[in-house]
Amino acid sequence: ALANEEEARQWAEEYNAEAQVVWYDNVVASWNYNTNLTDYNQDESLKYSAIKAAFDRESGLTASSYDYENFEDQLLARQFRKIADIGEAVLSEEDFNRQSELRAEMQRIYSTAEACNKPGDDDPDKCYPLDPDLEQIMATSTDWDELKWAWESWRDVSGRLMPDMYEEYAGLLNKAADMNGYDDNGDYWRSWYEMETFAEECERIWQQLRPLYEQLHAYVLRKLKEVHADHIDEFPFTGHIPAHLLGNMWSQSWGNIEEFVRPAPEKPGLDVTEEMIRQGYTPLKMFELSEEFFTSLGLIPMTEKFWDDTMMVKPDDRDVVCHASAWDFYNQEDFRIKQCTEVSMSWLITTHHEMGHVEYFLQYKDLPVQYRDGGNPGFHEAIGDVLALSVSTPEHLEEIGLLPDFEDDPDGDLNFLMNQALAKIAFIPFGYLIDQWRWNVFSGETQKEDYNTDWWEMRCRYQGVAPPVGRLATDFDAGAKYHVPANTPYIRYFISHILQFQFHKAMCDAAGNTNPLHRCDVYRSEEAGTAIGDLMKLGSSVHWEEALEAMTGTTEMSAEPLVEYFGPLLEWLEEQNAGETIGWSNECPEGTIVP
Ligand SMILES: O=C(CCC(O)(O)[C@H](Cc1ccccc1)NC(=O)c1ccccc1)N[C@@H](Cc1ccccc1)C(=O)O
Ligand SMILES: [Zn+2]
Repeated sequence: ALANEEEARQWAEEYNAEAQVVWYDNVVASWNYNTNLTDYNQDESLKYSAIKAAFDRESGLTASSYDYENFEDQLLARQFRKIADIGEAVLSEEDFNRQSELRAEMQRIYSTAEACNKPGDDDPDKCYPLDPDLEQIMATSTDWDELKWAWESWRDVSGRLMPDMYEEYAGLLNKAADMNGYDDNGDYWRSWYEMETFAEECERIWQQLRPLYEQLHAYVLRKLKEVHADHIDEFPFTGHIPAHLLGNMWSQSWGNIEEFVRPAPEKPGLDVTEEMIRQGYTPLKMFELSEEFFTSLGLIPMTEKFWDDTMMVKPDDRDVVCHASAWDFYNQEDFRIKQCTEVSMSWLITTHHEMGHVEYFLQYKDLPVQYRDGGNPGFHEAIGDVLALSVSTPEHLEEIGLLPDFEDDPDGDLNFLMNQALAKIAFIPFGYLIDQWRWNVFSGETQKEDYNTDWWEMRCRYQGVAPPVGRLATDFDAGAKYHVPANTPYIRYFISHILQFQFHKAMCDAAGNTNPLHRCDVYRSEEAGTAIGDLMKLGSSVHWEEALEAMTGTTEMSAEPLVEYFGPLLEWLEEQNAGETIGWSNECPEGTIVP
């Protein structure tokens, strides 16, 4: 085995040099399409992704020709295992191009869809895109019918057009997974977490956090019935919250209804959007503020090219994919973010989220290309959010001048915790259900005729929300969420919402924090920076449990730090909910799916 191990090591070096070039060309073509959705750019993007697939397929075959499982050098074996894991590139050129084309088409539908015929508009042909118009309505309107129009129209112009394409697309993903030796594409996606019991782990964590979510849901439902008293008879008696009332197009984070559920309503809230606008914040200022937090921990600043090439705002002269993303060009110097930034607190948080991806790119940029990835996908999603936990504290917002009149008393503390819970606790069931549904599609448990019925069954059961208007079995409401047409897995965000509190606790301990966990701000702590930086430097070169243990002392994902963080709020919610009904029926209310 030794002889060809040396040969293998040589080949891996050549592979790595070549991969950087082939992958770079592919990312450039993909960037050009995402930032200018033209037919030409779509063709170019498909061309270069086919070239990359041919290279990956060829490399995968060569890697598999070595008996790498029996290598002495386990690191080299891991490298070969990753080179051999080529995903859709295993498909024939025809099948590969077909799945690329389907995905690009669904992405274009999603990214260019507009809702028209808004009630009250004198011009019925006036149309509104998701970013920023429909999202803005969902975030700020309290008009039941306006919210219902935005919620329903978005699904009609996006997901409704996709079910046939998605069925064909999922079939090709499964074909590739099968050719690579997996049961189905869900099995392939779960394999990235390198643990036999991953699905069971997720269920265990969900069951542990469900009581916290139920308490928040009960309180928010009661408050929404007050706000929308004029539509009280449209609240289903099954205990579900009408999905269009939660301040977000997908009911996935509830921060925009903070003012209606604030524990001490007479005290200031923690959403600093107005103050940001009053102080003339710009998207560039938001990016610079975020970078300064990273460098205050001793982490790596953004590169020159990053500032030149990042797309910070929605262009007004072309169609783009607005959904935020961070881009590694795999040439060790070109890193970008693409987002349609608006000036708001939630966009300040998103900017930290995206910059967390870029910091990870910078920390692992000198590793072999197949190690330039998160320890597991949840790691990559957690980095920016961890730093944002510090930035969101009253201490920090005061320090950067965005919270002039905060009174640090028990009321202020609860108002802060509620604001955090509306982002973090509200998200948990949503983060869990998306891939529960997709894993069922890939396994065949959910067939096309049941796509929408099963989607709502899960939305009702896990999230306790119901549609404000009947949905057709032939609708495809899953397609109205970016990650489904974009084929971006989602359980990573559920995992991130657990890990980010474990990382936060470890960084706070490293920084010598003595505050309660939810009031810890690691700003300017080099020790905290070293803790998270060392984790990122590993990329995906070691099993994530090893990286987690090095930083936190445990190999286990644990909801403990999250529960500790929200402890005081849970107590308060239980008091507020004493004697009230908690929870909702597992089945959807009558009329959820209409013929
Ligand atoms: O989708 C995102 C942020 C976009 C992203 O940064 O996760 C982006 C998604 C994406 C876009 C295009 C192709 C692939 C993935 N992910 C990245 O840019 C990314 C991820 C890993 C490595 C490199 C880049 N957040 C999710 C979930 C979320 C996250 C955090 C807080 C709230 C909600 C959402 O909005 O529903
Ligand atoms: Zn992300």
